[in-house]
Amino acid sequence: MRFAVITFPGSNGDHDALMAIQMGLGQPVELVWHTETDLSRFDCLIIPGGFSYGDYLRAGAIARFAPVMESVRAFAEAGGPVLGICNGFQILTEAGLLPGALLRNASLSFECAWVHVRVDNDRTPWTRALAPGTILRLPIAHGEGRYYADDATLERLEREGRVVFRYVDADGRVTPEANPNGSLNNIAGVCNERGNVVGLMPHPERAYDRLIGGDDGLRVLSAVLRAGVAAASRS
Ligand SMILES: NC(=O)CC[C@H](N)C(=O)O
Repeated sequence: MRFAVITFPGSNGDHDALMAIQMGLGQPVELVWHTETDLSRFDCLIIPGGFSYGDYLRAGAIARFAPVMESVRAFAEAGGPVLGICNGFQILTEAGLLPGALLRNASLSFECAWVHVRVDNDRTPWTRALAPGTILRLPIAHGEGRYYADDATLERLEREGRVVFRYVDADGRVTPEANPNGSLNNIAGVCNERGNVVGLMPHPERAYDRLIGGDDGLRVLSAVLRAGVAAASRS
């Protein structure tokens, strides 16, 4: 599968994603600058982490207006797999491609740690290979990761099973202690209605090899390879 990693001024996870796809998955991947608009040569998109436009106004609030975002929207609307990681998740919520918002962490501090998340939805291209209840150990690094949605949206997300990842303890229990940022319902990642667009705050691309602390992230990134047939039939 051909992967695109969309890069904005201030992205810092773009090369991590590039390495994870190249070294971890052995798949073709290109960095795509935010001014580009032609994404037709790609099968899936990764919006990486970082501080696009310095996180000015709000994280992701300026990047959503970048020229590439109209093409990202069209790609998503055509059913293509899109993964927003950390700042990428923030950009996708700002763009309205995912519901809710990412607020300042409850601690008001930048949180950098390894956490556990539980897969609660295996119907997305990014979790297809993972049984619900699978626990992954992934790193987080963010100051604005507290997932928020209004009551009606939250109720709908839960009812439709669109919470994809949830912060849990090592045994898979949803506890306040396992929640690193005060996210509602311990939400670490959600998907759109169709399930092809997923955003999460933890960094799967920074966990693609045991040499760098863990390889659970590869399980998320590689799941999309199973969606290859669907992508091929789309183009
Ligand atoms: N690692 C990142 O993507 C950082 C995300 C974001 N800029 C924040 O601090 O909340």
